[in-house]
Amino acid sequence: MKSSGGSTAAKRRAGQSAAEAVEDGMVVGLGTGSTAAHAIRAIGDMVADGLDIRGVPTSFQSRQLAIEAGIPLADLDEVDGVDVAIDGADQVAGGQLIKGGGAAHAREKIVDAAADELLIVVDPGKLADRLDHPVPVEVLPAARPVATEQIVALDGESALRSAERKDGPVVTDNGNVVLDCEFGVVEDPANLAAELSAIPGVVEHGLFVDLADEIHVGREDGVDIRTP
Ligand SMILES: O=C(CO)[C@H](O)[C@H](O)COP(=O)(O)O
Repeated sequence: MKSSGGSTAAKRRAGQSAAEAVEDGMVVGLGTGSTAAHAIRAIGDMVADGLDIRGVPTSFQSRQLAIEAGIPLADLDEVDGVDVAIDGADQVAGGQLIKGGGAAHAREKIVDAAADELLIVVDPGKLADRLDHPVPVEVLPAARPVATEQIVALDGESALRSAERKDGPVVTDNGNVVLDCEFGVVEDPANLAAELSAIPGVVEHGLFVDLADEIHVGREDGVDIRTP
């Protein structure tokens, strides 16, 4: 699994803290990444203890982890709703997020937005005063040249995300490619989110605006729960 730095203990504390919000009978959105994985394992332990919980995965990775953890799975069209989603982030400023370090942000956004409550789990290294992390943008492969041009028109610089153990680009779970887009400090996340969404061929971008309900920040020795 991709790791983003940050101590395992801090990530585990964050994941376990968010999993405490899960109750018997709930449908839970299962986020992607090394921090959300700790929540998935904790929810697996709750299922093993006899709680009736169903998980809606956000990626191939979270689905596999949930299967290993013994969590019964469902798709969004098989449930009445999602009670709570637990997901990681690459950067958090106030309640605004940049996600997509694992190229899973399209499905993550669908499931996270469907949830009554979205709990974000991070280590302290993810916290910032303002968003300035590159924004991942998933695009249809055929749209890459047009999207690249339009991102330049937004004063951004984009780089096609390359695979590490394969020649060529990262291909998402949806069969698309990812442009990592540098915009410097994102002064107005809602405006940039709207501009990126308007580019033809953009499937989804990693700006998650006004979606998070709680940020669980794990430390070596405890957890801070922040409400944006
Ligand atoms: O958005 C994501 C995947 O697309 C992840 O949630 C994000 O990259 C954080 O991952 P990690 O907890 O491993 O740092």
